Amino acid sequence: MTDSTNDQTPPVPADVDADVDVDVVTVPDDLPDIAEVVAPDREISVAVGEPLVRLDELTVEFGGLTALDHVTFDIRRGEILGLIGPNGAGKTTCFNAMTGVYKPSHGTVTMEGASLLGKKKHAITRAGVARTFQNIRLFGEMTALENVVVGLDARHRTSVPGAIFRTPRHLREERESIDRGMALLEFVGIADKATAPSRSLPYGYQRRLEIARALATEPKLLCLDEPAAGFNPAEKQELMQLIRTIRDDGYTVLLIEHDMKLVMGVTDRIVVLEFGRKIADDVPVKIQQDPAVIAAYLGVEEEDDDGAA
Ligand SMILES: Nc1ncnc2c1ncn2[C@@H]1O[C@H](COP(=O)(O)OP(=O)(O)OP(=O)(O)O)[C@@H](O)[C@H]1O
Repeated sequence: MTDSTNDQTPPVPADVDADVDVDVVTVPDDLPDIAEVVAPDREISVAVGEPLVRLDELTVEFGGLTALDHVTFDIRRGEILGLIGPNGAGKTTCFNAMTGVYKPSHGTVTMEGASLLGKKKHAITRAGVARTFQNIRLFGEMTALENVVVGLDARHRTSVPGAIFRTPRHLREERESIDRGMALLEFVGIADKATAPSRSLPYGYQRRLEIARALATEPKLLCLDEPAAGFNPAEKQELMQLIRTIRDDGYTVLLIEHDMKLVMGVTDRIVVLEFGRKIADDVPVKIQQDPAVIAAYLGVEEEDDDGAA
């Protein structure tokens, strides 16, 4: 498989299982119902509000710099949790420590009681954590549909001989992957661009495509790292609606985002970091009134969408 890239992207997205056969992916005209195919194997838990992921005293150090300093919080099942803080507060470091990119020097991360620390990135994906990145990472020459199909779970692969001889089982699994890929594109609102190379897609579509690819792994927790970066106000509104729809469909969402209107409008709860430490953990309306948060972050005059202070 060729790992084509565009200028914005590294060669191979770290979370993608690159062994899936995606040679010729065409769009079928008899699509099944979305709900049947988006996540056929995902268990949708109704136990909303219980901790899904727990960070306990999580600490990450870079040489002499403590980027994350004994941070403790829960991500509860079924919520949209915002993770905010000024530049350099440790938000992305927190994502990276949770998803196996950085090794914490202290503390634990558990998901449904099992530790995520020390697991390889693919094992963390299999455990049910998916993420998007601040800088979009897609296979630029591949179509939108192909980008989602490569994100699909490994259990839909047949053996190498099966793929070579295109056995009935292989063809069935390939068809299932395409159906699921199309359903996911439809879910995020870009099915009309399924056959377009991802590098040719408008920026907002590429961001949605990243979300579709993350959802293809059937995560329990979806981590979005600044998904609204570069969006205009109308696109931000649409993104808020998409994030709510994802939550309402049974996923738990962790959201890093600088846009305060979006964060306050879409999250159920917010954790605030400053200099690597947690300074607040509450519902949006309380966060907005929290003196420590105002001093650290919200007190800084925000720029309007047109760039004026
Ligand atoms: N790989 C690294 N090596 C050294 N220092 C790092 C590394 N990654 C992050 N840092 C430092 O750790 C601190 C936290 O950075 P991080 O990117 O997590 O902050 P952030 O809250 O996500 O910021 P932003 O909102 O600007 O993305 C910063 O001081 C940053 O310079």
